[in-house]
Amino acid sequence: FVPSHSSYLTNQIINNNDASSHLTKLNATKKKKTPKKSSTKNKSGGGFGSSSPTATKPKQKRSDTIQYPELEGQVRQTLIPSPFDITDEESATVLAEEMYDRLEDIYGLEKFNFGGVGAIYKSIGVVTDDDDDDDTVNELKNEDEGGSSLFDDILSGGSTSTIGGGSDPLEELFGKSPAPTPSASASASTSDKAAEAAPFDLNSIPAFEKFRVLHTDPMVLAIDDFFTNEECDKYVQISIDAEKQQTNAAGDETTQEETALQPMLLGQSQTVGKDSRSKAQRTSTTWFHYYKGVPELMAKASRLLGLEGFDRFEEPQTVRYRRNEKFTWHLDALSPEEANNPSGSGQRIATLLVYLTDVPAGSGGATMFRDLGGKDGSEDSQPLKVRPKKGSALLFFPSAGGIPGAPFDIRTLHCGEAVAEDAENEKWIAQLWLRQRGYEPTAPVGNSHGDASDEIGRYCTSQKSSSSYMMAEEQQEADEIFVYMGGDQVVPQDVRFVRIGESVTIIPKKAFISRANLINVEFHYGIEIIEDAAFFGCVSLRSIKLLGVKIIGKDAFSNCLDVTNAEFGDNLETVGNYAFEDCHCLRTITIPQARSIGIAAFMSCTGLSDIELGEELETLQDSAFQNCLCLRRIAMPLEVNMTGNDVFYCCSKLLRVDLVGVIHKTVALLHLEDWRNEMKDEINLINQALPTTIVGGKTLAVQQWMELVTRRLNHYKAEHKALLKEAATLLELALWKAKIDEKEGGVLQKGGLRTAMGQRKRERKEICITSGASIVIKNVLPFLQIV
Ligand SMILES: O=C(O)CCC(=O)C(=O)O
Ligand SMILES: [Fe+2]
Repeated sequence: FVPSHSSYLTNQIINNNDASSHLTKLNATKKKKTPKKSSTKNKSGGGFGSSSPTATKPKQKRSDTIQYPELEGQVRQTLIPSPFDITDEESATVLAEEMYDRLEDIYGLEKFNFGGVGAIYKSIGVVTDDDDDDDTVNELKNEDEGGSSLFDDILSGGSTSTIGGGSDPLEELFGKSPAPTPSASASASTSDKAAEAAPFDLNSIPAFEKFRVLHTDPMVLAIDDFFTNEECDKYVQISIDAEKQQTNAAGDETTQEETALQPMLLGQSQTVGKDSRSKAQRTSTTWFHYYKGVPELMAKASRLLGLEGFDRFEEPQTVRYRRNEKFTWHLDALSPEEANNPSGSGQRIATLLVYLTDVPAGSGGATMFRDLGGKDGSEDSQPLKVRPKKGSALLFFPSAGGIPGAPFDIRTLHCGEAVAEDAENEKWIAQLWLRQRGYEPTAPVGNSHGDASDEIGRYCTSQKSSSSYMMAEEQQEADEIFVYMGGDQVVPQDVRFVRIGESVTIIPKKAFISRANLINVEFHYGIEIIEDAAFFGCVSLRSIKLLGVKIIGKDAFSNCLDVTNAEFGDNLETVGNYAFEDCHCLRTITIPQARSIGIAAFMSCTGLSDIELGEELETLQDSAFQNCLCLRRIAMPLEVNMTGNDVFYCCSKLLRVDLVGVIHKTVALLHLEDWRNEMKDEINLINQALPTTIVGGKTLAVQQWMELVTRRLNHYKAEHKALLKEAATLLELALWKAKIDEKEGGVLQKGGLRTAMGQRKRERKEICITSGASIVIKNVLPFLQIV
């Protein structure tokens, strides 16, 4: 028996070395037929990796690697460099909202890590389900309409593809069924809902928090501390034990008990052949495990991806790379024949790989993505290399994205780099693939998802009691809450829960500075001032509710790395310099009565996506929102010279500015429709310009736009005033004239034309007064003025 995971692409396209680019080939009018013979099954299940004995001998760059065709320029243009230094452990952080959007929209994982930090802000009501969620989605969709999103192709199923030739050549090569689209995966998951319902609570597993975004499109994520050291060691050990037993098993009688969970050894290549073809194959060793034997992996993988069950996962694997062993360039996605088989499980949606050992820099063994990372794919660019770090997981998506209509994402071409001869450790990984629909395992004999439920349930229950989040909550009841009475009272260094005494109206300078264990503070409405650095560096603080506060001092909450939700009331007028700098988890802020936002007040709040300020705002000081990498929208009033320098510096995602305050009323009151329409266009201009404004230019763009809108509005206000003045003068005259007509008509009848001129003048003046005409301008005109 051999599980079937074919290697279609490698044989038919990727390994076909006579094509300088497979894309060029797709677009060529005269397509050269590639050999159809391809069905060497990839024993270890690693997608399109192994080279077929029938495949043409590939060109070699070095003797032991297959040279793959270059990515075509147009595809290369869609590649973007890795935004984070992957070796920088400091950059481990919560996933930004935008990443969740992408996971949901592109990869169909709408509950990704649900219940974790990413979802906390939803559950605490920052955006509730029945709130403005839909509006936000629609708004974002509308916003994207004009913009040039890298994901348009993917989301639209390829209709906006820039790649010549459309989808026909692709269809010809890959069949009609497209790569899993969000809707495809959504319907798959709906039909699988019942099957997925599971008798265990995956949410009792603590949420994963240490995400590193290694690449954004296609998305490649690392999740640190996914496995504990013990879990890593255990998985290595059960594989080694199985190997020992199986190699000794020749005559040995092993008991039913012993073999029940024993993984199945597969795909070992004991010797690396001398020819380049065998060198180019997978030389590592793979074990297929019973789901039941690896409950930690199944439960954590399901939890991470937000699944309700685990029946879409293929057989879990462990892979061992001894020194000099490797797995060469390949794609994990399946061949169209296999993926499109209606009775099968569909395409591989996600690859999850957990490093079970450390392989330090310089010792090889990295997972390498040939076409990701580096600088715009130029010659000297380095591919994205993920160094095995014990317990860290690597997650990527082999099939959604890339070339529209293709059943795989060509850009996820990757390899397991050879482990160095002198490496200190061997490389071990655990690996799992998620399919579109429920999967029928075929190895080891008798493996089944259903059999693993109890084991996974037990694992989940064990996690419940050790979940740090739960513990924190239970602990809170047990802990004595520290009541802070203000003044000189010293706050214990290890304080976790605080209530602010009722008499306290000011939290003094540095009162809680660097209280790293502080999780929660109960503020009350009477607190008016938070002084400088009062909560600086309270890295565990999760939310703050400052409903009565008027002034927040300098550095007050700076470096509160965990604060996800901050609520402010109507009294808050002044936010001091650096007050919330580096609060990476903050998602949205609303300060309705703010007058002044200080220098760098929200600088590097990298998760902040939406800011709502009110019409009282007078100053947004320098760098106020600098480096808010996820900021998409701000609502603020129109005020020339209000914004300082670099307010939106590096806010590359800022797409929308909504003006608040009287401006809309003013525009609505303008006399002529043309003026009103022109003003509306002028106001909208910023939202057309921002998506294409260079990152460093957003502050200036907003400033100049405000000046322009103000100038144009002042112009129309002046026109409006002139028009009204003219109208009032005419009205005055009309009233006067009507009265004269009425009076003089009578006089004429009596006295005829002999009325003396002097007398007539006097009478007319009198009529002017009695008709009230003279008071029209004075009283009516101001009443008609606009603000
Ligand atoms: O070992 C690695 O780093 C990658 C393994 C892999 O890509 C595979 O087995 O499909
Ligand atoms: Fe792979």
